[in-house]
Amino acid sequence: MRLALIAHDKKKDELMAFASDHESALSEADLMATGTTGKRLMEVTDLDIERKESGPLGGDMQIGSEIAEDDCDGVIFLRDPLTAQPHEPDISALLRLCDVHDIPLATNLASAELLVSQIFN
Ligand SMILES: O=C(CO)COP(=O)(O)O
Repeated sequence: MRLALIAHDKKKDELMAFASDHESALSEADLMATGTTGKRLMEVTDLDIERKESGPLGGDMQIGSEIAEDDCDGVIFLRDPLTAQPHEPDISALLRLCDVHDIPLATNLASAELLVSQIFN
């Protein structure tokens, strides 16, 4: 199970709390994250995470590439719906690729809880 974890800046605290709550389940997965999200996750948990570039520098695209290659089984992406992002086209492309390849995608905490409980039950 290869899982991508991503959060925009205003959602990072939520993702850190989520990852701490689910650390034991998440430790069973092969985890990757965008740059700053991955750095923060490794500071607050003992999870081993492959860090991509930061989102605005291409990290979303790198994760999208793994999806296109069938190397990613799920994405938790806590998006900030209230703040414009400079790399919006990259974000849209990543979300689109999840749909193209039928990859489970959670964009808020409630759906992230469902995704993790289904994958790791
Ligand atoms: O911008 C992001 C996703 O679109 C996240 O990138 P960071 O994890 O580097 O903040």
